[in-house]
Amino acid sequence: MRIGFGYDVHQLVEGRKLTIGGLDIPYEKGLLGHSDADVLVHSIMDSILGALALGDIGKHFPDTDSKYKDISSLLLLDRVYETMEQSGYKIGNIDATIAAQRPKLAPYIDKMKIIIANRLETSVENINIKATTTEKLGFEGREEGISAYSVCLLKPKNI
Ligand SMILES: Nc1ccn([C@@H]2O[C@H](COP(=O)(O)O)[C@@H](O)[C@H]2O)c(=O)n1
Ligand SMILES: C[C@@]1(CO)OP(=O)(O)OP(=O)(O)OC[C@H]1O
Repeated sequence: MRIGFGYDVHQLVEGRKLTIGGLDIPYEKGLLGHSDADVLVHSIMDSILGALALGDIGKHFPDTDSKYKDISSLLLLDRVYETMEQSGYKIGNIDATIAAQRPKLAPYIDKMKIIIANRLETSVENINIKATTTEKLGFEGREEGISAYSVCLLKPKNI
């Protein structure tokens, strides 16, 4: 079994869609990035790549490559899934936390879990996603950005 950790941050700006966990969430601001800036999916991908000791998403999908401009991070997650599968592993479980002062994410969490579980070909019981404010402290609390933390456990496919 292998454990991995991922962390990502994106800036909140006007004029961008807010995509988190593969869902477009109605809000007055969105996350800035080269891709769709899905901060949760990025942290999950980094946790899986971390568990495989394969670096990070910037190494696999450089933000200097125009083919990733505005790409859905779910398509990048599909690529990370293929790498994990070819390396002989499957998801044991994932636990993630999104730090966002606003918007309220609780109504979207169950749908995010289903989307992530489907992309990673695992049961929804293996995916946990949480949201927290930072009590108005720090860049998340000032609503300048949103961060996400993830840990994953990978199991050999034959277990
Ligand atoms: N963006 C967010 C942040 C939090 N929640 C939910 O509210 C609960 C309380 O948050 P605290 O930061 O005050 O602990 C939290 O446990 C989440 O369920 C949310 O939905 N969206
Ligand atoms: C996903 C990639 C690639 O489009 O771009 P961003 O959306 O900017 O995301 P980031 O978390 O900064 O780093 C990984 C990138 O290479």
